[in-house]
Amino acid sequence: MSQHPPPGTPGHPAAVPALPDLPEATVARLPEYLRALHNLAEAGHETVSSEELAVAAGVNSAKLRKDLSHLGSYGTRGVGYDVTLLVDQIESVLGLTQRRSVVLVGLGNLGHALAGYAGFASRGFRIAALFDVDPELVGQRIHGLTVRHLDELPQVAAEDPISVGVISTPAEGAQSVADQLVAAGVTGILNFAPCVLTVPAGVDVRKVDLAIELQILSFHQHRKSSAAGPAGLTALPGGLTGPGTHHSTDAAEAVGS
Ligand SMILES: NC(=O)c1ccc[n+]([C@@H]2O[C@H](COP(=O)([O-])OP(=O)(O)OC[C@H]3O[C@@H](n4cnc5c(N)ncnc54)[C@H](O)[C@@H]3O)[C@@H](O)[C@H]2O)c1
Repeated sequence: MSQHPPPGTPGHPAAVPALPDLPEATVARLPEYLRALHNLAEAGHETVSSEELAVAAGVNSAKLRKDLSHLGSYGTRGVGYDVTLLVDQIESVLGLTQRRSVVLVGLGNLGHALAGYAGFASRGFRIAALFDVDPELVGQRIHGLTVRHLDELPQVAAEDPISVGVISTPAEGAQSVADQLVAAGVTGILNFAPCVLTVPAGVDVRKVDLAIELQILSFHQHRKSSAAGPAGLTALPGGLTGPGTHHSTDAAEAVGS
């Protein structure tokens, strides 16, 4: 469990209301519910049944009801969940009622793509600054923001508390970048570099590695073909039931919290 510094320290400017202590797996599914609820709201739905929402979010409905019960949300029998109310509840629990600042460190191929990712803004995050150390890149404008030298991080963080630092540097530089983010008061790191970061207690690191996801899919394909052979994919050991088995795609792995 993470410890959090008192409000008012860098990265934690606002008062933090008491929150339910949710299972990590529930937390990982809440953004899926939120995405599905936003789509339902856009399509004009005012209420949704647990079954409909479960299908839209790609989870089973019993799990969904259990997850939402942790938020004190049980829906109304015969009516379902109020879409707007549930969006508000989930956004509140995820801390998305305030726009959070994100900085990107490492503006190479991946960093460029991330800097232009519209999903940050639409999901409650604002890219506040871009950092690199390459003199060729520093000073360039990318998607409307000027790339700054990483040495400017403390100054930027002092002016505009940073919620999350995204690391998209090569693995060799990632630990040093993480150390500098932590020193600047950042308590949430999203790490794309293929390495394990060491951070102090109270700092949450999520790791995203697409190669690991591919390797996991490879394992499932290998397992299916070795268990069922070319003839069919039913009745596999371990609960795999055939084509279309939906595995959690929790690409981000909690580390160091
Ligand atoms: N997680 C994933 O799914 C995934 C996918 C693709 C790439 N990656 C990883 O993302 C990272 C970036 O990949 P890329 O293809 O964009 O690399 P790249 O070489 O194009 O870009 C890396 C950038 O980081 C900068 N940099 C290096 N050291 C730095 C430091 N100490 N501080 C600040 N900036 C620094 C470089 O100047 C460069 O601009 C790599 O670690 C790569 O393995 C991860």
